[in-house]
Amino acid sequence: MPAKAGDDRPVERLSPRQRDALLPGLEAWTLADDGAAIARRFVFGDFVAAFGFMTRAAIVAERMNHHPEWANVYNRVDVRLTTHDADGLSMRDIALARALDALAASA
Ligand SMILES: C[C@H](O)[C@H](O)[C@H]1CNC2=NC(N)=NC(=O)C2=N1
Repeated sequence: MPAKAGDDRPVERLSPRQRDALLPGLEAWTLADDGAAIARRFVFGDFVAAFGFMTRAAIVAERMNHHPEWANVYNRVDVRLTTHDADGLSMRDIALARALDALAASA
C-alpha cells in the first residue's frame, strides 16, 4: 500500500504566534476550542452541491491523510479542523483548510 501524501510531514502543534501568522490567509475560518481548532461554515445552493463538495473533500482529505470533523444539514457543511496527533492545530489543518476553500470556490 503506497504511503499517502502528507504522511511524512511533522505533526507539530503550531504555537499561538505561528497560528496567528497563518490565519489571515483563512479569512472565512474562525478559531475554535480555545485555539485548538479552526471552523468554517460552507453554504451551497442545495443538498446535492453540498454533498458533492463533501465527496471531493473526502478524496483530498484521504490523500492528505488528514480528516475533517464535519456536519451536513441540507446545503450547509460545518467543518472543524484540528490535529488529534498534535492535540491542537498543525500545518495539516492549515493545508486542508486551504484545500477546502479552493474546492468550495470551484463548486
Ligand atoms: C493513523 C493516521 O495516520 C492518523 O490517525 C491521522 C489520520 N487523520 C487525522 N486527521 C486529523 N484531523 N488529525 C489527525 O491527527 C489525524 N491523524
